[in-house]
Amino acid sequence: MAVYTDITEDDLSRFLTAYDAGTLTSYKGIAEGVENSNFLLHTTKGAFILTLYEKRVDRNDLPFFLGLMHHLAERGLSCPLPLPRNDGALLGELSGRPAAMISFLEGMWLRKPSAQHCREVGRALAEMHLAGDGFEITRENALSVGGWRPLWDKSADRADEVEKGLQDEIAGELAFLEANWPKDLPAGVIHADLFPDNVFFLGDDLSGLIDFYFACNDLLAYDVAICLNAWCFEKDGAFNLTKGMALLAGYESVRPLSDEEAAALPLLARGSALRFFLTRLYDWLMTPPGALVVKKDPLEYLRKLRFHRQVANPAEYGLSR
Ligand SMILES: Nc1ncnc2c1ncn2[C@@H]1O[C@H](COP(=O)(O)OP(=O)(O)OP(=O)(O)O)[C@@H](O)[C@H]1O
Ligand SMILES: N[C@@H](CCO)C(=O)O
Repeated sequence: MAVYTDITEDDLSRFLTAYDAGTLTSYKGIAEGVENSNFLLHTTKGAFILTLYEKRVDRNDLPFFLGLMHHLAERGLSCPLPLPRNDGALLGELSGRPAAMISFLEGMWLRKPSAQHCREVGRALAEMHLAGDGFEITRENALSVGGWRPLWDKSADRADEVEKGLQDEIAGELAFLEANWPKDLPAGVIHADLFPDNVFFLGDDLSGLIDFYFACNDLLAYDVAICLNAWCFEKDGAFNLTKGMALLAGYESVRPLSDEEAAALPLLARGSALRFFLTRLYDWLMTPPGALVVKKDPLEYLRKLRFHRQVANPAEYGLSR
């Protein structure tokens, strides 16, 4: 579920008077997503997404997220556009929460993406990386190598509840990645969470990217590694080389990876698998029983991590060099 904060029709209608968004004809909560409360609104001027930012989103980051969507959309990337209020601000307040009106993006996310879809995603990711250039606000990645140990420290004691031996295995992995993490690769604005549920398609055509709430400044190739993890494994845990090849070819059709970036892919993929393993493990252990949020399986990312550990070179992901 993702309606943590309830709104009343009266409050909503009053909130809308600050925008040139027409008058409300209907609204409903959106069940998908886990971080924020989202509503689909219909007004006399069309459809909009209303997002109320919940506790895990730092209010100080909102100008980065909303400004970035604006910056990317202005440069032709298909992503939601925050609607400015009549006073020019992108952010308002509703039911005690920071709130934004976002343009509605047509399309659906794919439960079973094909290699062709992976190619489209790779291309769109590279386009986003180029379009992010020149965005003047910066945001550090709290979930890159420096953020993993503090997160791990919160779960380490209980990790063996999930799988025996995990505490030692992850401690070793973390130490390895901290010692070997690359520093000098090209950096810029990355999406950092471009999973299938954040990419919309209309038929086979990619219609847009959503959910920029993990976006930050980091290594561009780290974003590619996140996508390899999120798009190119099958349900049985096997890496699909055809999908990897397609995703990387799509990416390189817009922004070729340097030799250094290519060589770092196995390491970046390990780090990215560890990042999603750690956030999932934390949620797995800390979410109280009976909470309405669907917990994601940390072991899916442990298996991916183990796969990347035995990858010797980027050709094993389908990169032709
Ligand atoms: N601009 C948009 N246009 C159309 N639908 C949208 C838009 N933004 C969000 N949605 C809908 O709301 C759902 C949740 O959005 P989003 O993924 O941003 O939420 P979230 O709470 O940040 O979730 P999470 O971080 O778990 O992915 C999406 O799956 C989609 O159905
Ligand atoms: N994409 C993340 C969830 C946070 O958006 C995951 O699958 O763990």
